[in-house]
Amino acid sequence: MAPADPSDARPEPGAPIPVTVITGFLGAGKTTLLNRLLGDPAMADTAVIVNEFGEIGIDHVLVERADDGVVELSSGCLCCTIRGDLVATLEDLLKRLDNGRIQRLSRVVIETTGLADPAPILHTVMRHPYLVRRYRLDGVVTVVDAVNGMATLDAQEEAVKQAAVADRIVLTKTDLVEPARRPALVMLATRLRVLNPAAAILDAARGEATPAALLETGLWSAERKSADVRRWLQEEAFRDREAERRRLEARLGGGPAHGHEGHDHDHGHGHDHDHDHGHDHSHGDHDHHHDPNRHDDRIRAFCLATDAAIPAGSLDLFLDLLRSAHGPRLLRMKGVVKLAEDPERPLVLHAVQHVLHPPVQLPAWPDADRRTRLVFITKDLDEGFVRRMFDAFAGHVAPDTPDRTAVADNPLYVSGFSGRFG
Ligand SMILES: Nc1nc2c(ncn2[C@@H]2O[C@H](COP(=O)(O)OP(=O)(O)OP(=O)(O)O)[C@@H](O)[C@H]2O)c(=O)[nH]1
Repeated sequence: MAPADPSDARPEPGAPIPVTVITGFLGAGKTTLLNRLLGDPAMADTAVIVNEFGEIGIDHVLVERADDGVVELSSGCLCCTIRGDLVATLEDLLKRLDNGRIQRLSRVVIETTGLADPAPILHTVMRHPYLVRRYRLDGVVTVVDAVNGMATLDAQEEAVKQAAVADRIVLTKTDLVEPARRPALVMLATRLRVLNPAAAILDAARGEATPAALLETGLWSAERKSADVRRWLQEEAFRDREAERRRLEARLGGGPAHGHEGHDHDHGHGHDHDHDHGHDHSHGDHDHHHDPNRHDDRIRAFCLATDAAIPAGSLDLFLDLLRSAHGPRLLRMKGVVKLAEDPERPLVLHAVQHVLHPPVQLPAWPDADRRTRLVFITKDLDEGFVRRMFDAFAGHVAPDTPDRTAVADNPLYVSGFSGRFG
């Protein structure tokens, strides 16, 4: 039977609003999929919540949405630091619906960061006493990159969890898999099936990842998930109970109650993804700690920004060196670049491990910020190193750093990226 068109399935007034979570490892293609879905008329009246790391949000620029239906939650990760913000955002949407500031809300789509452990996010939606009356978790869509997917599953526990909780798995970038590598693709699909026998695997390149196939399928059921997933979700329930118990104890004992709905404040520790630069990222009195157990502490997220326009040749060398010499440690890089040759038309860059996707030139700057902004997520790759290399290529050479010739003379340097910029 053909899947129902989601536009036919608008919730009745008062019926719980379906929530779909789109997850998948860094650079797997979540935003690309989301943009494709949002281009479909069936996706009218959809609120989109985008979460990303970094001091400077980039994803709101990259999600193509004409109206103001995109809420960006940055400077933290939904799964460990800003769950309270997710709760507040979902509550705010309801308020706007109830007081008529938005006419209709047919569904909510949440795009997680690539490092998100989906369990706490699902738990936030499924177990919140008020939200659960107005929203229902419709399904989890996990995006898996056909090129990097196998290596990512080997190296990153988050990616395994993301695949295991999925209701639908969308394989992206199958178009980049050469015929000789097809057996590896079959192995990847087999591994995904073992991890999650119940989830259908859809091929984005074949046009299978449609709104009808992915949204409002009513698929979510914790009971149907594998034993591992149920355990993860129960851990979350336990974690919240513990946090609540401690908050209560602190309050009853007269101590300071650090409560903010939905936050785990019992993680007193110093691990950070992106907060390495002496900036204070706490918001008001919410102390946004990160949980060292949730993400690998060899992973760093940081952002480089500059007002200077960068010559295409320098950018080319910088990216080439970074990708060729440090590809496996470059989990993700994305951003917008002001080119010296064409400063009015910024270049959008995406790199995922060793794969540098073809840059796309925008017809104009998407927002008032006209700086080059590059967000990096690295593993075992030091921010200072990348920053020095970037500065050398961008022309801000510090007295004791190698100039761009010296960096390009690096024996690890491999040429081959030139000429991509239009
Ligand atoms: N060839 C090809 N490229 C793709 C496909 N899906 C995504 N990409 C490219 O992969 C890069 C990363 O895609 P995004 O959609 O930004 O990935 P993401 O998962 O949202 O990334 P993060 O939010 O940073 O984790 C972009 O350059 C996309 O154009 C696909 O099916 N085929």
